Parts: sequence; C-alpha cells; structure tokens
Amino acid sequence: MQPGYTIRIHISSNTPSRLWMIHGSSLLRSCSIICRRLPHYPQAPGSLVFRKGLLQYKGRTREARHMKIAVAGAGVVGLASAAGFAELGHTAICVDIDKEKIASLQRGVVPYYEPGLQELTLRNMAAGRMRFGTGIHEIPADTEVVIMAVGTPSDPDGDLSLTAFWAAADELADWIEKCACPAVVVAVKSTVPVGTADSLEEKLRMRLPPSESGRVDTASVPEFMREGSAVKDFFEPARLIIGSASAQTAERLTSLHAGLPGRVIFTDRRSAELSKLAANAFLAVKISFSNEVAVLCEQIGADYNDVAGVLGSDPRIGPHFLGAGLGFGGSCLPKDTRALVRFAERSGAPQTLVEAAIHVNRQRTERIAHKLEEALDNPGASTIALLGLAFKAGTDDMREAPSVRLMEELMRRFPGMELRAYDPASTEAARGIVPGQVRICRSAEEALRGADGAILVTEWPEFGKIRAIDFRNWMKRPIIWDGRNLLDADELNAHGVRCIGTGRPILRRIAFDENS
Ligand SMILES: NC(=O)c1ccc[n+]([C@@H]2O[C@H](COP(=O)([O-])OP(=O)(O)OC[C@H]3O[C@@H](n4cnc5c(N)ncnc54)[C@H](O)[C@@H]3O)[C@@H](O)[C@H]2O)c1
Ligand SMILES: O=c1ccn([C@@H]2O[C@H](COP(=O)(O)OP(=O)(O)O[C@H]3O[C@H](CO)[C@@H](O)[C@H](O)[C@H]3O)[C@@H](O)[C@H]2O)c(=O)[nH]1
Repeated sequence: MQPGYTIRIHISSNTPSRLWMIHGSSLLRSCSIICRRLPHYPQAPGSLVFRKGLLQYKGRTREARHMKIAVAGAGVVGLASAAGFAELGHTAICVDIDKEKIASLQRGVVPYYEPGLQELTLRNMAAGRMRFGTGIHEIPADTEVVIMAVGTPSDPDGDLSLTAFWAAADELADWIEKCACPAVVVAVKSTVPVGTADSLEEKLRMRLPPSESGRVDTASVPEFMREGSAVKDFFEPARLIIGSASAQTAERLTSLHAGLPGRVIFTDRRSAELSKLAANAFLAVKISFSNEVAVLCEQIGADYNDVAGVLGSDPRIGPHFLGAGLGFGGSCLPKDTRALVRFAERSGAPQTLVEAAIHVNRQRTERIAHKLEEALDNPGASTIALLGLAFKAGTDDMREAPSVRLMEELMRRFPGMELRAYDPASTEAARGIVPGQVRICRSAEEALRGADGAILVTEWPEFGKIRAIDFRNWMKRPIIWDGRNLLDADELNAHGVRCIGTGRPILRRIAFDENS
C-alpha cells in the first residue's frame, strides 16, 4: 500500500460491521487510521495491523479490552479522562497530591465547575470502576497504563514549568521500581515541551536493572479537550493522537481508546508533543487575526460579524475561532503560545506569527479602555459593571482571564473608577484574583444598578436574556460595550440602549437618545 492511499473497508465479525478508512504507509506507527463510529455500535470489532505490506484484520483485539489504569492529577483533564475511561469500562484510580481535592472527590463532589463531570464521576464511582487516592504510591501494582495529567503552568520566563511533572515522575519511578509490574505504559497527557516523553522514559528506565528496563515505555497522548465541554470532548474527540516509539504501546493505547469515535493518528512522541503546542498556537493566531480585522472594521465602518460570516463560510478557513472580542485567556492558549515561542527561539526557528498573536492579544483590553474613554465624559468618576469574569462561558476558571487584565487596565488608566463585577460561576474562584477594589456582586442586576456603563466580558447565555427595558431601568446610563458580540446590538439600540459591539459599526446603528 502506498502512502496517501485511502482504503475503505467494511469489517464484519460477529459484532456489527463498522466503516474504517485507512490512510498511510505499511508501517503501523506512521499510519493514520480514521475510524468512523456508527453511533449505535459502541465497540470496535477488531484491530487492523500491517504486516509485510499487507493489511490484516487481527481478531477482536481492538475490541475494548478493559484495563486497570491510573491517572496522576485530578484537574479537569485528569478527572475527565479517568471518569471517561471508567465509563468505557476500564477501572481507573485518579490520584492527586491535593488532599482537599481528593477528600471532596471521595465524597462524590467535583470541586470545580465542569458540566457533566459530577454525574459522570458519581456514576462510575457507584459502578466500582473509579476511585481516588492521595498520591502515586496508591496506584495498584497491576496497573497497565498510567496517564500523566498534572499541571504544567507557565514559569516566569514563559516556558512550561515542569516542577510538578518531574516531582510526579520521581514518585512514579519509586512506584515502578517497587511494584514489579511486568509492563507499564506511561502516557503523557499534560502539555509538555518537545522531548519530555523521551526524557521521562530515560528517567524511569534508569531506576530499573538493565534487563528490566523494557518494563516501562512512555507515549505522548496530547489532550485537546476544552474547559466547559471537557466531558463532551472526551467522548467526541476530533482526533486521537498516539505518539509512541513502540508498536505494542501504540496497540495498547489504541485498545484503551476503543469505543471512542474520531480519527486515530499514530506518530512519534516528539511530533505528538509539538502538535499539541502548534494546535493551540494556530487557534491563538486565528483569534488575533480576527481581532485585528475587527479593529479595522471599527475604523472604516464595516461589520465584523458579516466579514466573519463570509470568512467562515469558506471551508478552507472554517467558521470556528473567528470570534472577535476581548482576546484569548484561560489556562492553555496564553501559556502554550508563550511556551512555543520560547522553545522555537531556542531551537533556531522563531515563530513570528505566534509572537504577533500574543502581542495583538495584549492590546485587546487597551482597545476597550480606549472606547470607554471616547464615550464617557469623565471615566474616572464613573461606575462600570463587568458582566462575566471567567475566561469563557461554561467554566469558573479565572486563569489568565481577560477580565483581570481589563480590570487592571481600567484601574491604571482611570483611577477613581468604581468597578463592580458579576459572574454566574466564578464568584468563589474570583476572590483573591480580582483586585480588592472591585465589588463582586451576586447578580447581574446588582452589578448594573446605577452603573454608568457595562462591559460584557464573558459570553454567559444569561446575559443575552437581559432585556433592553431592564438595562434601561437598572442603569444610570444604559451603555454596553459588548466584548464578545453576544448581545443583539440592533435590537438594543432600537430600544434605547447604546450597545457597542466588537468590530461593529458604532455610528451607523446607534439610536440612543441621551435624554430618554
Ligand atoms: N484545562 C484544559 O482544558 C486542558 C486541556 C488540554 C490539556 N491540558 C493540559 O493538561 C495538564 C493538566 O491540566 P489541568 O487544567 O487539568 O491542570 P490542573 O492544574 O487543574 O490540575 C493538575 C492537578 O495535578 C495535581 N498534581 C500535581 N502534582 C501531582 C503529583 N505529583 N501527583 C498527582 N497529582 C499531582 C495538582 O494538585 C492538580 O490538582 C496541563 O499540562 C494542561 O496544559 C489542559
Ligand atoms: O473565536 C474565539 C474562540 C475563543 N476565544 C477565546 O479563546 C480562549 C480559549 O478558548 P477555548 O479554546 O474554547 O478554551 P480552552 O478550554 O482554553 O481550550 C483550548 O485549550 C485547551 C488546553 O490546551 C485545548 O485542549 C483546547 O483544544 C483549546 O481549544 C477563551 O478566552 C475564549 O474566550 C475567542 O476569543 N474567540
């Protein structure tokens, strides 16, 4: 079979047939297999292997072989993966050094806001397929796959900090040394610099006698789930990446993921690691590009929503991640773009587009502060309500949230401005992160009452339901800067609320009478 060929085969066994498409060469690890799961057939009937240039159907080994797995890290990625794999029939232990988090999970309470994760966790705990532990030492000796999902935040230089990762690796080395398990695969789901899975394997193997070093193998299985839809993304991945240097490891990980739809792409560990950073960087570039076009729209009186509609209708561009607004935040895009830039610089291949995307992103809050300055007579004496704090809707995560950058910018530029904020999910997470001068409110109404203006920061659907009459009744001056283009600006403007969108033609559409 030649690289690049596509073959469609119907595989029938005593389980229902499924449609498979195979791309690639005769080497299993450099092939990509697209498996289209028919929704009513949850399990794959068998596996496909390449031997001597021939494609062979190998029994039923791709059928979910239920394994004992462990996940290190009970953040969104670790917990959603542990609960997701348990739902597929595997037995999972999820361990974390954060004792409070584990105590909460053992009581069946997921200590952060992630739709569907609570139910998924409880269901699998009740079925005996999922439990928790306070460290890697609690992982049972007969565990076949250990997934690393510990945090890798930015360090002060912008590189990914691997402090927690290597500390976990040390514990894992102790565990592997003592547990005498015959073969264990350590799959890295944390986002890490290129080469980390190679170094991890070296580190773990060094702790074993040379004759036993093959007992442990590492792989890179980068994760692409999004906060706010982590559970959905686990069960409906766009693709699954298995970066491995060993056919047995690739096969074991394929088995682990059996039952999930989406294309499986086999590659080497370094390519898998780079793909993750490059994917997030590409999304960041797309967002920053959109934001720059939106500024141009504002300058020349064009409507960015219409422009984005045109761009997105071209399948080569696609409609996703063209949303202009306050820019990208969260625990991933900002840190992963910085990390890629740093790593690429050191590798002699600067990523200037990604650097520019980061630069454009920093300017977003300045832009909105500038718009406020243009519209308000005395911004320093105004009261401004912020609708939303979380870095996006559907999560309570405040990591690198644009809201924080915005509040800092407003306080720096307009000393004396009174700021109030409301977020449906992140009130608790915001405490300690939001500057002390900002009043955290318990409802949108409380934040808006008597305000001279409001900025829509996070696209929570409940903000889209606030009626023009409410804005008018609650606010001293009903002016809204819509930092996410969530609101129906035309409708609000027609009903006496001045709604200034992002990349929208302000002057053409405003029908706000200051005296009404
Ligand atoms: N958040 C996302 O949506 C997302 C998506 C894809 C990839 N990622 C990547 O996945 C990784 C995890 O992300 P997250 O948001 O779940 O992180 P997180 O910071 O929310 O959670 C990480 C957890 O690891 C725990 N931990 C630290 N050291 C440990 C150890 N030695 N043993 C066991 N647990 C330990 C921490 O206590 C923490 O609870 C990161 O590398 C991130 O970049 C995140
Ligand atoms: O059109 C858009 C889309 C998103 N955003 C912003 O971009 C940020 C990131 O959004 P999103 O990508 O939905 O959130 P994350 O949960 O951080 O997910 C990203 O980061 C994860 C961690 O690496 C990856 O797994 C996901 O694939 C990747 O989408 C948020 O501030 C959004 O408001 C925009 O400004 N415009």
